[in-house]
Amino acid sequence: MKVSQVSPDESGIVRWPGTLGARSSVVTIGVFDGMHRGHQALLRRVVELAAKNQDRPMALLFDPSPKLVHSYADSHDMTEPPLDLIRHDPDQIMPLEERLRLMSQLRLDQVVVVRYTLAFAAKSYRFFLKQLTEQLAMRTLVLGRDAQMGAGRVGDIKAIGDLADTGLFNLEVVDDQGPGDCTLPDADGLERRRVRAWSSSHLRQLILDGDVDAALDILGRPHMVQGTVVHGEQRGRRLGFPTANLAPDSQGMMPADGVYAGWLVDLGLPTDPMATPEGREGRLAQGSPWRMPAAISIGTKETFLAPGQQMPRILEANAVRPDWVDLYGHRVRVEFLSRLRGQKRYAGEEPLKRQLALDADRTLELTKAAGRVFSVN
Ligand SMILES: Cc1cc2nc3c(=O)[nH]c(=O)nc-3n(C[C@H](O)[C@H](O)[C@H](O)COP(=O)(O)O)c2cc1C
Ligand SMILES: Nc1ncnc2c1ncn2[C@@H]1O[C@H](COP(=O)(O)OP(=O)(O)OP(=O)(O)O)[C@@H](O)[C@H]1O
Repeated sequence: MKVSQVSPDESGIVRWPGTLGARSSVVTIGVFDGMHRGHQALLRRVVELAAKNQDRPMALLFDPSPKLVHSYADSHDMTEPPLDLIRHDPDQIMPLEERLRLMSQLRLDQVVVVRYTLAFAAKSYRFFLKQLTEQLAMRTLVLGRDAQMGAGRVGDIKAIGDLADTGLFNLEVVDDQGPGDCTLPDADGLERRRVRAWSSSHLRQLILDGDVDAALDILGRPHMVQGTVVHGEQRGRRLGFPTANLAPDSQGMMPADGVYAGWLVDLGLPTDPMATPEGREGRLAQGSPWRMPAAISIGTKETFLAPGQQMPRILEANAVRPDWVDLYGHRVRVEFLSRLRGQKRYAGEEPLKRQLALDADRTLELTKAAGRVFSVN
């Protein structure tokens, strides 16, 4: 799969690389945060339609997300979000790199990462779609029913359908996937809004609530957080439950405080010659020695907090295995299979150790029962 990055100029015009229009294409457009089962179905349809006419299956991926750009602009005098916020979008379920990895498993031929800016957003949907037909040789456009694009978001399915009917391109609308709609609390926690059950918005809420079991059902694989292992207080090894502590700049949405069963995958040192995409796939595979069942804790290690003491939230994972593994400095991926319990302040090390032993046993049971590796294939 080829990946191209394009940035619009100050007037919002994108200079599309000439190679993108060399062959007619089937295109879809979105953010694809989470790459959940709705996204997967839509992308599979793109690949299927392209195969019929030997077209190129292509996705346009907006980054940063339109939601981040518009919500920042609304509260900051219509300015663009700063680079630091774009890099650490607090609403992001998964990093761009992981979305691309999953897209390539679905056999897309080309992804164009489009830098989403206010000037780009101000272009009309007619202008934008005409560009896609001219510059990407778009023969067919595949969208979900809720599509809204272009200035004022007036390019909905009806308007895009009317444009398609002029003979410019074919429009394929994919039915809503999943069990229907659900309601989410709004930012103030009071008003409720209806969203598709299989949507990035619902997923975010579930992860923030710690309901990783429901998230897994929508994703078709476990939610994950990836990061670098740093030193903790070296207490874990003494307790008999060594933990890999993730640095605070980990990628992937952090679930609510609590204890979870899942896996820790050792992706190695960044300098490791195997730190290639192929090497990484080998490490992630089922049965690989780098994939270990893990009891995962997210919290402030309350048992060891002095009264009034504040500690940052830490994600740490205890690889459930008889020997200790040196993971310092390694990149690791933590995958969440199931929530076990909430965090608790224990009356000392002994009761905590008894609970950690139970968490480890339960983790082994659950990961063994899950048994298979999850992927979009
Ligand atoms: C599976 C698991 C569950 C945990 N649950 C709790 C808990 O309920 N309360 C708590 O204070 N700490 C909990 N912890 C955190 C431990 O206190 C922490 O791992 C230990 O203090 C080692 O810290 P260190 O890595 O800084 O050495 C848990 C850790 C793991 C791995
Ligand atoms: N459950 C679903 N069924 C069918 N199509 C879907 C589903 N979820 C998303 N899509 C489609 O996938 C494309 C990309 O979706 P997008 O990245 O906007 O995410 P989303 O899951 O709809 O998230 P959000 O909650 O932010 O609206 C869109 O065309 C959208 O309509």
